[in-house]
Amino acid sequence: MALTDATRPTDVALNTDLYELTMAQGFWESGLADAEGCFNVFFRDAPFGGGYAVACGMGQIADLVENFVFEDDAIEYLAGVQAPGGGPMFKEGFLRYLRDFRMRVSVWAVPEGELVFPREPMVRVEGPLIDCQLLETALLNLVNFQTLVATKTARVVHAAEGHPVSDFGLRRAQGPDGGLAVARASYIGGASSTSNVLAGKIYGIPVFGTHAHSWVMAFPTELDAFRAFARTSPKNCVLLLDTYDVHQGIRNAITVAKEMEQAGERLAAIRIDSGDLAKLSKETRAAFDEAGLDYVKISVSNDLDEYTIQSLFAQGAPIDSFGVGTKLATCDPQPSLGGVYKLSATRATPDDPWDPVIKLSEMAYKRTIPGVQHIRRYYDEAGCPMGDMIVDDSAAGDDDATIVDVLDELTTYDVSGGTPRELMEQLVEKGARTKEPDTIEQAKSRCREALMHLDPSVRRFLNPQIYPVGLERGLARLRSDLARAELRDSGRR
Ligand SMILES: Nc1ncnc2c1ncn2[C@@H]1O[C@H](COP(=O)(O)OP(=O)(O)OP(=O)(O)O)[C@@H](O)[C@H]1O
Ligand SMILES: O=P(O)(O)OC[C@H]1O[C@H](OP(=O)(O)OP(=O)(O)O)[C@H](O)[C@@H]1O
Ligand SMILES: O=C(O)c1cccnc1
Repeated sequence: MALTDATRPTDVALNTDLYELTMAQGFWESGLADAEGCFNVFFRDAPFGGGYAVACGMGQIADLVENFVFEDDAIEYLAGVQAPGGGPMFKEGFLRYLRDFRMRVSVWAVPEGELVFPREPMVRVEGPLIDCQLLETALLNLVNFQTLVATKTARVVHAAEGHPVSDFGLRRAQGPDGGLAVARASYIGGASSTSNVLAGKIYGIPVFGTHAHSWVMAFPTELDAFRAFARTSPKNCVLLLDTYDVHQGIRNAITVAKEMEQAGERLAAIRIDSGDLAKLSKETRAAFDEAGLDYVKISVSNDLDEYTIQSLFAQGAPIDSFGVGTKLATCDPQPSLGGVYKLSATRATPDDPWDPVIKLSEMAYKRTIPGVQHIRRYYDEAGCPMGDMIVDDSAAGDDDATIVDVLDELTTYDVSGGTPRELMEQLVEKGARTKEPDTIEQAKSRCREALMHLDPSVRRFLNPQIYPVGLERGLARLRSDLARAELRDSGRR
């Protein structure tokens, strides 16, 4: 079985929910296939009770769009799908249409590694309704999970205070593609390495590993096991101390470290994977320092997350690096981001002006933002973000320094004096990439920079402040006019 990353399975176009295809058939049949839509991907709440998210997955969108084709065997499969009421689900004419189908969308997105906040567009897709609809599920699948993982990792790395964090999550990840996505997104979010070898090959992420308890158990004694590991991996020797008893492990590791010195090698580190990690790391540090082995680093693992790591440092634990698996790969305690894909403007043909649309809901919280939206982020003199203004150029008024809160029109934020920068960049024009995606290293350093400049009050874990996000005044007016008109009309319907 060949395994590739999520954007390049052979049947990328079938990696979708059935309803996207039945709606596409409906658009095709009703003559609406060429009418255009503008869709935005956004989430309503920052994950993990935090104040921000790290945009991720955008670097794979151009691949997704360009590889979105229905191969012969995909068409053959669709031809055989039966409707529950009997007969084929898809018509022959529609299948012929799909056989020649190529995505014609244009896509703008927040660059990978940038910070994003609730309700602002992370990705904007414009193009024929049928294309936009066909793209929905695969696009959300790409950015929702990776944004969540990158955000979780950014939190864990923040707690680790600059000490390296390695992604150990593959064995607990949501399947093979999930493991790859975790490795990629966690590296962008700040992890230093991954234990996932395939992710190393595909993405060029540094790989890292120690050894398991089973290695120690496979030898007559722990000392034999440590010596054998030092012999086989002298240049990357990390010894796991807690198979039997950490104190015995410390003594045996010191013996082997001394033997390595005599052979001209150095024990790189030890790992502790159970028990009181604060107490044991202090005891280990003291014993190794006492033995003149202050260069040997201490690495820990065992169900870690941002809170345990923060607590370990609060207890003065002299830990140098962390392996974080289960809680990172599964994004504990919030397994999904909840990003949605909503229509915000339509037009009958590409030559018409956009007609902004709004979806009202009984819950004000779920009301959408109309228009062809982009984001203007304002920065202060130190380069720190002050607030994000969602703008639709065709609706824009002339006051450009006020942001109107998305949920409460009476709340405004003044960003005068700030320097605006367009946040979203174009990735795809009518189905073809307009630029090569950033490298994973560029995305990673963008994330590091952005987090460094984020106000600590927004970054903290407990009760973070809300970062200002809202509408440009003209767009806010347009939204309330549309909402009023919609309420009037729905009364008549
Ligand atoms: N000093 C500490 N302060 C806070 N949390 C800690 C501390 N030491 C360990 N932990 C965390 O407590 C949790 C449980 O640790 P515990 O000591 O019960 O592990 P264990 O049961 O010995 O390990 P295992 O069951 O995996 O063999 C883990 O998430 C671990 O990371
Ligand atoms: O704890 P995590 O953050 O998921 O990190 C990965 C874990 O995977 C390995 O053990 P495994 O879970 O296979 O067995 P163990 O819990 O019995 O050590 C390793 O020793 C870590 O404990
Ligand atoms: O290399 C390790 O120590 C490792 C890798 C994955 C999971 N647990 C540990």
